[in-house]
Amino acid sequence: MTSAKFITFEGIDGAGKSTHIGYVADLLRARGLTVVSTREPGGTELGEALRELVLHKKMHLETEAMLMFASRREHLAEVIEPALGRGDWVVSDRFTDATFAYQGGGRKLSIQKLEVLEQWVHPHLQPDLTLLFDVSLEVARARLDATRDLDKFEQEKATFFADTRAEYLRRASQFPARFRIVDSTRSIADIQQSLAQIISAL
Ligand SMILES: Nc1ncnc2c1ncn2[C@@H]1O[C@H](COP(=O)(O)OP(=O)(O)OP(=O)(O)O)[C@@H](O)[C@H]1O
Ligand SMILES: Cc1cn([C@H]2C[C@H](O)[C@@H](COP(=O)(O)O)O2)c(=O)[nH]c1=O
Repeated sequence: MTSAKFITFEGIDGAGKSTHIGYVADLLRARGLTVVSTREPGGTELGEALRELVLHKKMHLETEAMLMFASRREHLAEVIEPALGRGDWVVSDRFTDATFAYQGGGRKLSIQKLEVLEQWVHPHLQPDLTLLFDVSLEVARARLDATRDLDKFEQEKATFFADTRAEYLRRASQFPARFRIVDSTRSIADIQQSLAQIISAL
């Protein structure tokens, strides 16, 4: 395991991505790798300011999609590309699959328009590995309700999350070489065991 890799964590809100990102980063560090752990929207000063806007302000769905890509452009320029250039590994809590799933699947923005933005913002970069934490809407909702105040997306209705999850699963079947689906209804210990296997196979 030597050359720098870009690993993304995806799933509907409450699926458990954030719970496991630190675990994966630690697995990689234990192998002597330097790891940059980051998130979207966010990851830079400007990106975090955009995150506040998109998570809390109502806006046109195309504005929302373009702000996700604006945050991503900055994130790529300031964090992701320099890290990969140094040979560091990058683990990111969400990336472009989230825009296809939430703005495309959930909000029904044209997938073709999103592909244009993707081609503009990162024509030559895709994650090496995408871990899709997959869980039923009911389990995800119960986990969120137990823990925190809900943001704009987390307050969406069940059909929004059903469509978001379906788009994630559609992308996983479109890009099988890149995606690994992690059954996230299991216990945290069982999930960590699967993650350790996936990482050691990289
Ligand atoms: N496998 C699991 N079993 C039980 N509880 C879990 C599991 N995974 C995560 N949780 C709990 O569910 C809650 C949501 O988890 P987490 O924040 O990791 O989800 P997330 O996918 O990152 O959500 P979001 O995208 O909204 O930030 C947390 O309280 C976490 O402790
Ligand atoms: C990158 C990205 C994110 N979102 C949504 C998905 C979540 O509801 C929030 C923030 O993410 P977190 O995992 O809860 O920290 O933003 C989105 O709609 N489109 C995107 O591209």
